[in-house]
Amino acid sequence: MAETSSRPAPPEVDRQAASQAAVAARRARAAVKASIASREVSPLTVLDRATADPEGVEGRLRVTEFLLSVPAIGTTKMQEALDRLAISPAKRLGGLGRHQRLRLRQFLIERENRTGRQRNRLVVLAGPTAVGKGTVSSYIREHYPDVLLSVSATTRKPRPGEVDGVNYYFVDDAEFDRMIVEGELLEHATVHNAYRYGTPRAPIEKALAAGRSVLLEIDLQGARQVRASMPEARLIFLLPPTWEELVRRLIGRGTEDTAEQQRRLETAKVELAAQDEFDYKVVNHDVAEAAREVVDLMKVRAAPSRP
Ligand SMILES: Nc1nc2c(ncn2[C@@H]2O[C@H](COP(=O)(O)OP(=O)(O)O)[C@@H](O)[C@H]2O)c(=O)[nH]1
Ligand SMILES: Nc1ncnc2c1ncn2[C@@H]1O[C@H](COP(=O)(O)OP(=O)(O)O)[C@@H](O)[C@H]1O
Repeated sequence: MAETSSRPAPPEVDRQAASQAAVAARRARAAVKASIASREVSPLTVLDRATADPEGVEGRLRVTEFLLSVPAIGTTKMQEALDRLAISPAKRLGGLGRHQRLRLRQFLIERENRTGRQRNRLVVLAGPTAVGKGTVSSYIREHYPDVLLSVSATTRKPRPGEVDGVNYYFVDDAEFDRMIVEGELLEHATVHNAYRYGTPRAPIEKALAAGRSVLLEIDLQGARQVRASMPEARLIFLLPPTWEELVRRLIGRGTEDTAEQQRRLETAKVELAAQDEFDYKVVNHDVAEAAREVVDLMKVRAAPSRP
């Protein structure tokens, strides 16, 4: 008796704690599956999170339960997909090999492109300063002429070589105020605490009505406004390969002085912290590759290469 009562309790306490943790983890996984099923979160975002943190909630999801939570995928489609992608049903998302992950990603993109045909033509590209948004957008303008690249209005002055109506519509404060009052802007924001930028609404509505895809290259505040006013828009966050590379690109561009660079890097930290609000993340290792990923998410074919 005495021996029993003085025996240390920890093993049972450990067991209890472990089973509580298992219940909490199961609940967390169920919540992720429910948000995929209700289209609150894109399966691609879940896959990205699993890749970033293989031991996190998303990483611990079995590939079978993940696929079954995607709307309109049942057991048969799930099994066919896993066969085709050469992925074992026992795998967890966080445990996929690189090639398996890329195949699964492509499968999900193609599926979304088929099922979301008419709804997802407006794409917002945002990301921290100097990540390469302008470079990737220009590449898209050149190589994918089917995409309309929205031209923003801004109160900043043109830089040498910039053309009114091509790079931006350069307007003064009074004109910008008028555009806001008349409801001509889909969104607008003061960027880098300096000038105002806004997206003219009319060209976008016209292009969408004509069945064209539209790309907006705007800042985080603008992206949030578009999400609120046009929830069908797809939001893409462009990421640098590393923080050091972002700093290198900003300094290498050489368009800001040191104080302005510091200010932008502070903003970049805040912006990077918002990346999980976006539907997709694309890492800008290589401009052509990043552009292709963005365009894949818009389902637009490249222009036939010229002889
Ligand atoms: N919200 C919003 N941001 C914009 C718009 N156009 C450009 N921006 C953002 O404003 C910043 C442009 O900064 P700046 O260095 O002056 O111009 P850039 O050299 O053309 O990038 C970038 O972060 C853009 O994403 C717009 O229409 N709306
Ligand atoms: N994939 C890339 N690899 C290397 N340098 C890049 C890449 N993409 C962009 N850059 C360079 O990084 C700098 C910032 O790009 P930019 O398009 O101006 O960024 P943002 O529009 O996001 O502020 C430019 O000097 C550009 O040439």
